[in-house]
Amino acid sequence: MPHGATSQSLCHTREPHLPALRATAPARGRAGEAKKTGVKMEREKTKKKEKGKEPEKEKIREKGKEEKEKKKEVEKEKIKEKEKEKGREEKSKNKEEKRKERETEKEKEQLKGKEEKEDNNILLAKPLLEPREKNKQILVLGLDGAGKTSVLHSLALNRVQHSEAPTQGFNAVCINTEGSQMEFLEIGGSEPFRSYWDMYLSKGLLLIFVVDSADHGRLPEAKKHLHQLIETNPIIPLVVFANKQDLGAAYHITDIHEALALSEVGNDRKMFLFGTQVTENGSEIPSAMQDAKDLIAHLAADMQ
Ligand SMILES: Nc1nc2c(ncn2[C@@H]2O[C@H](COP(=O)(O)OP(=O)(O)OP(=O)(O)O)[C@@H](O)[C@H]2O)c(=O)[nH]1
Ligand SMILES: [Mg+2]
Repeated sequence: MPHGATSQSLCHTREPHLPALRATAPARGRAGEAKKTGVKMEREKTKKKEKGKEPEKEKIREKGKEEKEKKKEVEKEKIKEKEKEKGREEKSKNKEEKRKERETEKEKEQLKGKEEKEDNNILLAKPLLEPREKNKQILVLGLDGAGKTSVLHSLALNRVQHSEAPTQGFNAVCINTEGSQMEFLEIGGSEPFRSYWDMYLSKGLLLIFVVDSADHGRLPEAKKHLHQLIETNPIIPLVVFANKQDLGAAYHITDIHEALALSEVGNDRKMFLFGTQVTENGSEIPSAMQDAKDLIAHLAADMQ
């Protein structure tokens, strides 16, 4: 049995005897002794009471501690709860911000779509094939299949580049030369597009007319169109490309000069004739084409 438990049981067994001791001491001689014994017993009693109170105090202290702990726990819980709340608030704030961002993006896209629609409407309102560029351009005209696109691409790249398909409408090409930029506009040579030739001639800086030197049968037709064009604009400089010189059947440039009646284009007009050829894709352009490009750059600069 543990030591503490034994002493505690002793305390309890003595307590019920105390009143009996006081009752059996009525004699005077013994009164002082009895008094002393009484005092002693009172002290003992107080001590015992004190001792009895100890566990109570202990309990109260424990309770106090527990309460403090509980309070701390509650405080901690509160702080955690607050932090969670804060987190939730921030999350919902972020969600809100993201939602707003998405809305702004949507609005932007809608606006863009609207603008594009409006743009398309403007384009549709114009003639179907009209190019957007309105600046002064170098016009490239001639019958279908003469080699306009092939020549233009080769001039732009300084490398031979055959066209892959007939031009349906317009073909605008920018060519950079030393210190300047030239804008070329080819209009398709097929029947439906020829009506646009006149319209653009008045806005052109100069005219490049391309003929297929080997297509003898169509040279008169080419001549007719060329003269109709230059009649409408008596001063526009003219550069003729006698193309496809690589072909065996090609007319020499003097024959082309004659077939196109170039002596009749007017004394006041600047006129030049070049024999050109677009041969193997990727090869260097012939020197005659390089010369033509330099001359065109000079003429265009003079006209601006
Ligand atoms: N052999 C040879 N073929 C050429 C030459 N130039 C162009 N061609 C070919 O001729 C055909 C017509 O050339 P394009 O450049 O499309 O002719 P275009 O004048 O632009 O024709 P449209 O756009 O229809 O008015 C293509 O198959 C070219 O590869 C050339 O100098 N020599
Ligand atoms: Mg073309």
